[in-house]
Amino acid sequence: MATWGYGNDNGPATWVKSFPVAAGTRQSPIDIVPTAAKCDTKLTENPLTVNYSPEPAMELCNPGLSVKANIKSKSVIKGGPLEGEYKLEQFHLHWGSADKQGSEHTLNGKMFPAELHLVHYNATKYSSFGEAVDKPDGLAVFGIFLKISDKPHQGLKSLTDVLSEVQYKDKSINIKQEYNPVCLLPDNINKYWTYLGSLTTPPLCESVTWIVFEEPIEVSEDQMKAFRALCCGECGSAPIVDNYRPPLPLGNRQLRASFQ
Ligand SMILES: NS(=O)(=O)c1ccc(NC(=S)OCCc2ccsc2)cc1
Ligand SMILES: [Zn+2]
Repeated sequence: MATWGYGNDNGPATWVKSFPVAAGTRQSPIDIVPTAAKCDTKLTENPLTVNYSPEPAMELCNPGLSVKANIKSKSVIKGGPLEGEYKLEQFHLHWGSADKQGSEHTLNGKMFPAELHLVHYNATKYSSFGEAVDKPDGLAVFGIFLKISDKPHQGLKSLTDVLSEVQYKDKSINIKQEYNPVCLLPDNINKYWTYLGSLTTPPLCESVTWIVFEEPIEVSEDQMKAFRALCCGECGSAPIVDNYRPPLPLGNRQLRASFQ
């Protein structure tokens, strides 16, 4: 069984063979066209609330197609488009081989150099991520665009400074200093777009309420280089780059905005 990836032989255009839902009606990512979004005051009446906690020894791993931090502490979100409380399970990123590409969601057709995903599951209705992953209201994922600036992102620096220790597939380390993922959020989390979508990698479950923030976070070119130095396999294997799925049609879905 050929495993899926982002190459010519196993990339996004081939996924439908093993995962037919790839041709579904609520797939992600999408191109975000702000003028096509409907401003919904219900989103502001019930503001999105983030209650993240410090993670004592956060596990950072290289599963081979991204870099992922697994969360054990009770970090939860609610409000906005969400009913009930969603618990942070993990976060990871998607990035390009160059700054002109890398994000999964696009903004008026524009790609950002990278996109950060904070993955939460509906802890009000389901007892674990695995139970929630294939339910229509199972997951909520924050999508945060990364843009290049001359200063490194301090919150990401604790991670990019140690990426060399998880350079190869299946390597993992624990971040010594306690880490609160709240440092990864943009300053203004009240301006976002939201729509019903899916996981952007197999199994592509149509279980995600997407919340994509308008404000990007700023990272340095050196931090991007650190991501691009991660390897898909063992020593000598190809670098992890361009691990993004291109946008899918919005179709009959409504894209809502929390702001005018
Ligand atoms: N890029 S994404 O945020 O949409 C995203 C998030 C999670 C996952 N998949 C995860 S964490 O589950 C994989 C393990 C699994 C698969 C079926 S049940 C559990 C894939 C994509
Ligand atoms: Zn992702």
